[in-house]
Amino acid sequence: MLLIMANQSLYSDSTLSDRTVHPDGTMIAAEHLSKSYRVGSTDIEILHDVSLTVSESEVCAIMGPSGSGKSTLLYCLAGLEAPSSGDVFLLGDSLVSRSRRELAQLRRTELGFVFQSYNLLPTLPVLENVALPFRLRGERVDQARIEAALASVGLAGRGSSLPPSMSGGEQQRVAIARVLAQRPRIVFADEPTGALDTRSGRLVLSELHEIGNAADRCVLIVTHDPAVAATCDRVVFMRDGRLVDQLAAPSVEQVASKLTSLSEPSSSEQVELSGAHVGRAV
Ligand SMILES: Nc1ncnc2c1ncn2[C@@H]1O[C@H](COP(=O)(O)OP(=O)(O)OP(=O)(O)O)[C@@H](O)[C@H]1O
Repeated sequence: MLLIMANQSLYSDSTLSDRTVHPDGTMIAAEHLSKSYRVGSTDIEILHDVSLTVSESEVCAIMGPSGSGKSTLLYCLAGLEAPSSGDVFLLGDSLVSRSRRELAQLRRTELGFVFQSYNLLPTLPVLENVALPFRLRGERVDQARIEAALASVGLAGRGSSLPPSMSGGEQQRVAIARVLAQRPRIVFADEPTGALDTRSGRLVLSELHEIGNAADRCVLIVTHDPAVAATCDRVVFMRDGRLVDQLAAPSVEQVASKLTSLSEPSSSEQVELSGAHVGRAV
């Protein structure tokens, strides 16, 4: 209970005066996104004409069979990979028309990333790792916020530890605390609970929901875990680089059943479903 209260104070004082959400509440909009990689002399298209919107206060999960393009989509939406065609709008602004410098600025100020590689600096103690985004932005380091963020992921008192002395799950929680302390408007998370035990996973998910369901914010999570997806407001499903379906606030059983059907060989019904969704925002 104490941990949850610490978390609530993290977000209660956010200023909304500088809101730049699109007037209809859209935080992320992908429009006809395609992504190819060059392998040898051949371009292989991984994402095909993906259109997707994520709204303010929404926690949305992306699911699909292995290799269906979930991480590639997440990276394109986050501005970490350039799409081959189409565009991504974050907070109403086109990513394609931004310079590298403007993209870096957007990432530093508005976006948070929870990726499988924790991106912690091994020689810096936990407190300094969590403080890094403040320093990169040239802002005063807010120790209280950092300590509250560490407490909210069950790492109170671990501020002086060095990452290599921590377990994979603990390092993942440090990375998540760093995001929580920043209060980004949009969080992109790739398997955020992948390396965590059940209790830590619950804590982290609760924190991600706390951010994502707040006004002026949203969270997008790639996960293989139906139990994680079932905590989300919406789950979109990918197959072979396309968005093929979505479920609003599904149960674990509904998610698992949809995943099973996506792993089966194509049926005419699936092709129709895919066709119905491709090219329009879901
Ligand atoms: N840099 C790259 N160059 C070439 N192919 C790539 C590259 N990155 C990803 N791919 C290919 O794109 C496809 C989709 O990969 P991606 O990691 O997006 O899938 P995923 O759904 O996230 O998979 P998983 O669930 O296994 O993590 C895969 O076939 C992968 O091999």
